[in-house]
Amino acid sequence: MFTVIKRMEISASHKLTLSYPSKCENLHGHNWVITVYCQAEELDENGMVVDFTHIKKAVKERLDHKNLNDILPFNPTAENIARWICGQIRNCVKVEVRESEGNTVIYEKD
Ligand SMILES: Nc1nc2c(c(=O)[nH]1)N=C([C@H](O)[C@H](O)COP(=O)(O)OP(=O)(O)OP(=O)(O)O)CN2
Ligand SMILES: [Zn+2]
Repeated sequence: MFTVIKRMEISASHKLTLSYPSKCENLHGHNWVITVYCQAEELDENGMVVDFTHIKKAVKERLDHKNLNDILPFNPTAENIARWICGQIRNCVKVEVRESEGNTVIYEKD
């Protein structure tokens, strides 16, 4: 089994729509750290599980320096972002989304 791990740092803003009062309903920013894990038993014709550059294009180039509410069609919690990223990338099995030093979410595909 091969595992590819790609770590990216992204600056982006968001605001959350919640069912209770929260400061997170106001637009604010994070320096997100996103780590993508991809696995495969066999390599593709290029000798890869997935190209690091393709992961960067699918994640960093779409999200960096953006307001996530403008580009994602869901409430941009760390959980929803992690699950969405996993769905964008071939062979992705796990995504970690770190909003801040103390706040991290892990999504793992079933
Ligand atoms: N389960 C989740 N809880 C929260 C999320 C989330 O995505 N998933 N997001 C937020 C907000 O984005 C907020 O920015 C972070 O909240 P909070 O920890 O209260 O604020 P700080 O980052 O400033 O952390 P401090 O511990 O106060 O320094 C909220 N919850
Ligand atoms: Zn936030």
